[in-house]
Amino acid sequence: MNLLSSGPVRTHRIDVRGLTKKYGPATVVDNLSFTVEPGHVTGFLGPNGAGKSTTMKMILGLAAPTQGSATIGGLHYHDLPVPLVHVGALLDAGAVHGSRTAHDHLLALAASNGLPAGRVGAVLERTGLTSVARKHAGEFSLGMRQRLGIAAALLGDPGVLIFDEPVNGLDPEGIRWIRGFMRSLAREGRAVLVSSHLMSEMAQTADHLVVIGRGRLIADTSMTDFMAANSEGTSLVRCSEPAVFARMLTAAGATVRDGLESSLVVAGLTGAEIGRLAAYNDIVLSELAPQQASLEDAFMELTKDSLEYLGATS
Ligand SMILES: Nc1ncnc2c1ncn2[C@@H]1O[C@H](COP(=O)(O)OP(=O)(O)OP(=O)(O)O)[C@@H](O)[C@H]1O
Repeated sequence: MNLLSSGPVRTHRIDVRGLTKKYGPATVVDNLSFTVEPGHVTGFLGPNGAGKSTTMKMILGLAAPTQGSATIGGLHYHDLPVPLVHVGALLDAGAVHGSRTAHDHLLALAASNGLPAGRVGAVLERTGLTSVARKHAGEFSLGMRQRLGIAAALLGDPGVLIFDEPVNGLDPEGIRWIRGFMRSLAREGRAVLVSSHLMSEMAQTADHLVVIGRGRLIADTSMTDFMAANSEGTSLVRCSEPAVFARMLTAAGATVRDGLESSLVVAGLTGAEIGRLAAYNDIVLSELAPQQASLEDAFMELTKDSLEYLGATS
C-alpha cells in the first residue's frame, strides 16, 4: 500500500485517556479523557492557561504525560512509522525559517520526513500559496505564515490535524479562510482538533466541543446539544406585584430569579405563555422582553469556577 498516495484519507481517532501532566507541584492537565472523531471539527475550548497547548503537545509527543495516554489511531505518536502521514499540526506559526522560500521550506520538510517532493506543489496549491511559493517566508504576513504552517501540516496528507489557536491575530478574511479550511478537512473524513479560548470562534466551526478548565474536563458535547442547552432565551418581566407573580410563574413550571430593579428573569415559559398567565391573573405587565443568552455567556458561566484569576471588583 502506498501511504503517500492521494487516495482516500486514512481515518484515525485521537484517544485521550486519563491524561495528566504535572510541572513540579502544579497539575496542568488533570486526568483528562476525550475522543476526537474522524469527519468532525472538535473544538478544544478553555480559558487561558487551562492546559490546551500542553494536552496537544502530549498528543504530538512533544511533552511526556505524567500519567495516562494520548494515541492516534491506537498508537502513541512516537510509535507512528511516518508521523506526518498520520498527523499534522500547527502549533506556532511564527516558527518558520525566515530565510527560506515557502517552497524550499516545504521541500526541506518533505525530504527530512521521507515524503515525496510532489506533495509540495499540492499543499501550496491547497493553501493558496502557489503564487508566493518563491518568496521568503520572512516577508510573509501572519496570515500567510499561518497558511504555510497549514501547508506543512498537510504534507503527509494526514487523517488527523491539530491546530492550536489558529486564528489568533488574524484579520477577518484570514479567520474566515481558516474556518472554511478546517471544515473542508473534516468533510474529507479527517479528524480535526482546534483549540481556542473564544466560544464565538467555535460556534461557527466546530461540530463537537471539549471544554476544559484548570486541566480538567468540564464538558464533552455536540455543538448542537450545547446550543440547545445554552441559547435558550429567558424573559425579563416587570409587573405590579413581582413576588406574587413569581409564585404564579413557578407554579406554572417556570424557573424565576430576581433581576435588577424588582424585575424577574423567567426561564422555561415563552413570552406568550407569560403574557397569558399575567392576563388570566389580572397582573399588569409593564415590561416583557426576551433575553437571549449568548454562547459566550454560557461558556463563561461554564468555566467561571476554573479561572486562575478573577478581575478585582472595584
Ligand atoms: N514547560 C512548562 N513548565 C512549567 N509550566 C508550564 C509549562 N508549560 C505550560 N505550563 C503551565 O501550564 C499551564 C497550562 O498551560 P497551557 O499553555 O497548556 O494552557 P493553554 O490552555 O494552552 O493556555 P493558553 O491559551 O494561554 O496557551 C499554565 O499555567 C502554564 O504556565
